[in-house]
Amino acid sequence: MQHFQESVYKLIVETSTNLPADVRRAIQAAQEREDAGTRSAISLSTIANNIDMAECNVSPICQDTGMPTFIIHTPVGANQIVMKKQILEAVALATKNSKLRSNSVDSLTGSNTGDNLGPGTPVIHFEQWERDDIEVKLILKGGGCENKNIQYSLPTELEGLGKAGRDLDGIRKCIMHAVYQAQGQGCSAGFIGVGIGGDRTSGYELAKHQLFRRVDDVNPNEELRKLEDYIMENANKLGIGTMGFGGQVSLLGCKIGVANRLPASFFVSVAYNCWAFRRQGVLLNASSGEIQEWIYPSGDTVSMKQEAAAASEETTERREVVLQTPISEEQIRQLRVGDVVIINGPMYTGRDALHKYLMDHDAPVDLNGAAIYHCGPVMSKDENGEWHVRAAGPTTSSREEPYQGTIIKKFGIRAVIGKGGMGAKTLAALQEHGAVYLNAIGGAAQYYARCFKKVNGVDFLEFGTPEAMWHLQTEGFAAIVTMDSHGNSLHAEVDKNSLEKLSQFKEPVFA
Ligand SMILES: O=C(O)C[C@H](O)C(=O)O
Ligand code: SF4
Repeated sequence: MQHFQESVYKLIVETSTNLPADVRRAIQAAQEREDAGTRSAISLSTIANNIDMAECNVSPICQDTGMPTFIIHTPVGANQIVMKKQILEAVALATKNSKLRSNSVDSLTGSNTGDNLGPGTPVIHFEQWERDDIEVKLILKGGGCENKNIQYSLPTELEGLGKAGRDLDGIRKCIMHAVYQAQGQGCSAGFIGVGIGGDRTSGYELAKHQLFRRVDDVNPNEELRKLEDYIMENANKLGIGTMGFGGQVSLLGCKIGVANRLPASFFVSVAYNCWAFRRQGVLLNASSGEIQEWIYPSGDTVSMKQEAAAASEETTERREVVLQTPISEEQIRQLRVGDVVIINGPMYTGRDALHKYLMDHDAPVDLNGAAIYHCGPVMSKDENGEWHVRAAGPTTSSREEPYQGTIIKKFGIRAVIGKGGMGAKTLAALQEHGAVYLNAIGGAAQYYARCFKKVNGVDFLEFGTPEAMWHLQTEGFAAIVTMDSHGNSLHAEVDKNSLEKLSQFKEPVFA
């Protein structure tokens, strides 16, 4: 097993940096279906561009490289203890080489282990099989989409859909609701894995396992095949669109599995995966550990380039406003939902730990007129001690909702950049103070990383790399105004419209 560790390392790098062909095709199909020139179409072309950049730079597609989850099948008698040790070493090395973000955080102290190792991370499942080779599958599912997973206990009452009973039609309603409730926050359009039955734990596990199926496979269970087809057709009528901007495509894949349940329990568990659907696998020679075969067809065979170019030609009519930080109130008041903003000048990252801190402390820098970016980047330090941004897309902003309004007013912030939108409290603060919320394209970590020309400094590195406050010299950072200083929120509008559409699916279909 001389090459096992090296093979696992290759698997991690490939999974993090190169989306497989089946996922790419699903995104291309979405590009073809989306109305040209719309916000969703523009976002899809940015996503396509980002996929190519990640492959070309051999860098993370999205900065959140997720919870590394390995599913391994071994021949009887293979030494799982040695394999586990080598997997941990490969994970630590991939983290050191900026292929994975340091994502393992002590739940009680908040400290980041820095190497992705710690109690419960990474997740490794072993199973034996009666074959001679070893199969290692890996999924890197990020935290934002993980937060949109949902588990239903039937019978239940669902917003927009009414009663969901303990039958196929109740299951149908749960899945439709699962797509609706995710809105754009899990970086739609997403892929869902559904587990029917089991208990709370095994139901979610079954759901996650469905994500290992190929996007283009066909469910051998006829009833489930019909349900999958129904969901693919109808969830795409909800109008959520890419990043929740409104549009034709809200779901890229739906895979449903079933397990037995207890008489008293009936769970429907849904694992929501963002468009950055990073999973790969390898078959290894059991004596050498060398890679014999990749399980999912490589992304190299499906270039995203052409589509990206075609869609971006349509972008010209949109109003584009260039802003230099610090930004004035007057400039902000001129912006309206739908405008594209290009930001130049210093920008600061800040997410959960920083927002909590700023509630009752001073800021280490003057934030008057500043742009705060909800982002936990992948960073690396060169031999001269200089920091470089390796991947830097936005994180889900709604987590900062309890703090954001207060912080905007306390420090005079003019632009908050993130993804998925924020709530009523922030919207009121934007209006009162004169600030905007800008939605960047979730997962487009390579696309945004290139806008950060220099790292001017860092505060609170003790919070861990993702949570630190990075001072970034920025050039040409493009984002869309989705909440303006006049009380308008695209997110509230899309949510309302999609709930109306959801209620059209109230009547029984699978009676
Ligand atoms: O943690 C992150 O950087 C992003 C996260 O996956 C999210 O979607 O909010
Ligand atoms: S930021 Fe978006 S694309 Fe990245 S892991 Fe989170 S949900 Fe997925």
